[in-house]
Amino acid sequence: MKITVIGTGYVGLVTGTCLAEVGNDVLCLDLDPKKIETLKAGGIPIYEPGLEDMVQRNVAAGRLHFTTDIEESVAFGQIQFIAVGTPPDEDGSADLQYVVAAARNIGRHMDDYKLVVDKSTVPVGTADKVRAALAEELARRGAAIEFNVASNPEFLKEGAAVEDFMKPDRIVIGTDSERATQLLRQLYAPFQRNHERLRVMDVRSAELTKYAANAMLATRISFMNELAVLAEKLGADIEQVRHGIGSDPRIGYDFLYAGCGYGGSCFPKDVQALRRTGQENGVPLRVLDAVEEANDAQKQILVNKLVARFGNDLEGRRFAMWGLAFKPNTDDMREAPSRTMLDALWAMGASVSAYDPAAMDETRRIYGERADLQLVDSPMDALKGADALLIVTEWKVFRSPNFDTLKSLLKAPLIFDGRNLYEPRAMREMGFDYFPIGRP
Ligand SMILES: NC(=O)c1ccc[n+]([C@@H]2O[C@H](COP(=O)([O-])OP(=O)(O)OC[C@H]3O[C@@H](n4cnc5c(N)ncnc54)[C@H](O)[C@@H]3O)[C@@H](O)[C@H]2O)c1
Ligand SMILES: O=c1ccn([C@@H]2O[C@H](COP(=O)(O)OP(=O)(O)O[C@H]3O[C@H](CO)[C@@H](O)[C@H](O)[C@H]3O)[C@@H](O)[C@H]2O)c(=O)[nH]1
Repeated sequence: MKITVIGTGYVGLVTGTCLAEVGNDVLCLDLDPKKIETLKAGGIPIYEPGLEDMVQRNVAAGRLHFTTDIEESVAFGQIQFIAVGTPPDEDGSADLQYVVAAARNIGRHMDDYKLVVDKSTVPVGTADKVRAALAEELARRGAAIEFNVASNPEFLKEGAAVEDFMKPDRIVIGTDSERATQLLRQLYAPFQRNHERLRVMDVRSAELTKYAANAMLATRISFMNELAVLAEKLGADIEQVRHGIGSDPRIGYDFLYAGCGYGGSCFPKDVQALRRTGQENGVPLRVLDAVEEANDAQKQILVNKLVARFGNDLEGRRFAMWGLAFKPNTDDMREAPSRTMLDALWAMGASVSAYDPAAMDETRRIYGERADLQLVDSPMDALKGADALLIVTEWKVFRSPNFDTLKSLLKAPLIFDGRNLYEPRAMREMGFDYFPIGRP
């Protein structure tokens, strides 16, 4: 099939590439000429395991193309995926300007049937807005051309995006059109594996499903984070509790890890947007108010522990930070807990030496050169002469360090671990002062 994907960010690029991988002809459009140049030159503008090889393979096979030319992109695909950003507006609602602009571009240039698919995360009612924008552009041209709009939210996780797209748990399709359903059934047939993954529903339910999924996951995390704080006070171990409750199939083991807060480009923004939708409809989502409040507090937790130890005048102190990305296997730092911690440490006069396997360039882009931030080339380099180590992201490379070296490099054997990477007892036996989350 011939597919156009509008927006080549995490979602657009993964969608386009994976659809090409199963044999479709795909054209990816982005308005950012730098991204398209990079892609045309065989590189990818983001860090995502397995993606670069797949892009190169499909470009070489002639199935995957990139452009900044809107007219060309509209003409290309019968199916047009909208995968542009939907960042939070000032009031927390999703800013739909990019989605609507993409829809208008289609309406301006289409000259045969198009199925327009919202893949971006968008509030309930957005498909109606996309339909209206398209219809308006067609009316302006005096053109009567058939089109359908469907919702197909994306559930991939950064760092595992290719795997998630190729082997989805479910594929949600929201549409009231038989033609759209048939086209999307055909398109997604290669991703079904051993049983039916497609959930076809009405558009509004599909739009809400995406927010419901992210809000549910964020709720689990905030709940575990609050329990972890309580466990610490009670002398209980949140890791034992996690095993204890996860064995109940109604609860399950996944996504129950207490830590230093959730970040990323999705949970914070989507929880906010869903709360906003609730407010606009006179339905306060009190649980989500608490989820967000708990997460804001949790992002401060390592700094609070550090202040309890050193006081809040950190002038002249230096701390090592392992991990800057909001989670492992990505260079994404949007809403990353590391950023909250850096700001707090700097505000108290401390400096930081930091290492992340993928997010160093992104850190440089965000903070530029500053005297109170040293970006170093290895985990051990961050430790030299530091007052303590803060572990913020659970990259594999941090899981089994040489603890003797670690201890010899730090000023004192002190670790604040926001991701519970080590066994407290073993750490104590090795002579560390070790502060995990929710563990004795
Ligand atoms: N990142 C994720 O893990 C993830 C997962 C599921 C869903 N989502 C949702 O998918 C959407 C996209 O997220 P992302 O992380 O890929 O965003 P992103 O910011 O990485 O990429 C969006 C891209 O769209 C381009 N763009 C904007 N307007 C355009 C237009 N009119 N025409 C062509 N290109 C245009 C931008 O230049 C940018 O490259 C969001 O709604 C997000 O919530 C993201
Ligand atoms: O038990 C857990 C699991 C995750 N996290 C944190 O939660 C955040 C989000 O993690 P994750 O969900 O793995 O990353 P995202 O790439 O943001 O993916 C989420 O957001 C995407 C965008 O909407 C959705 O498509 C995915 O299904 C959804 O998992 C990160 O900061 C993690 O450190 C925890 O603290 N504890």
